Amino acid sequence: MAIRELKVCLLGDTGVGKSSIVCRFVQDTFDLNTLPTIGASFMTKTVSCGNELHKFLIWDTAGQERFHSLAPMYYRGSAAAVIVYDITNEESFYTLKKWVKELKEHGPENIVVAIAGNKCDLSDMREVTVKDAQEYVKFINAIFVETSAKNATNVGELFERISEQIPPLDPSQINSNGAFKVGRHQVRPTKRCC
Ligand SMILES: Nc1nc2c(ncn2[C@@H]2O[C@H](COP(=O)(O)OP(=O)(O)OP(=O)(O)O)[C@@H](O)[C@H]2O)c(=O)[nH]1
Repeated sequence: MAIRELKVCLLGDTGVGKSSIVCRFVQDTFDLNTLPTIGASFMTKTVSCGNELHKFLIWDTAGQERFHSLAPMYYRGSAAAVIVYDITNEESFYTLKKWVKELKEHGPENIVVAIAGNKCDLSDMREVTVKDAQEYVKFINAIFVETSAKNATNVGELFERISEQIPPLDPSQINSNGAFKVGRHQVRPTKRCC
């Protein structure tokens, strides 16, 4: 089975739950008292998709404005970007739109974009309706799911949907040992933390 390394970055306002989504996906854990990410953190997880194994190299970026200028390092060469907003915070939905614009202008041409409306366990405090989010996402032609890192709602599905959107490898790109030849999306991780 071919193993493909796919760089994925998470973008979005501070506090929307990017690190929590990654921790839920990779470790199946959740912490109510997280600290803001400094710079970025890195984790990996491998999932199967059809005849391939997708090894996600996940860069969880810091949402604080002072780290904004670092973001291109993480979305450059990414096969997919997950842009997260908090359904209880309308401001974070505006920030999401800025990230979509930045990716369109400066991101990789064929990047798969997934929008995650996180904290859907707090729907009684909702400020962004599903309808508004769906209309916007349809307009930009992206994947959309509402997630709860807390309750584990749709977190696995989010990455499954991304996997499904990555075009399968051309057989000529696979070595006889099943490994994927080094390609545009492959990166060498340099640090590991959560
Ligand atoms: N109720 C609820 N709280 C959540 C959820 N996801 C994250 N949180 C909480 O939201 C806060 C911020 O979560 P983080 O994962 O640190 O947010 P972040 O987007 O990584 O923030 P930065 O690192 O500053 O960019 C923490 O207190 C989390 O416990 C969720 O799905 N539901």
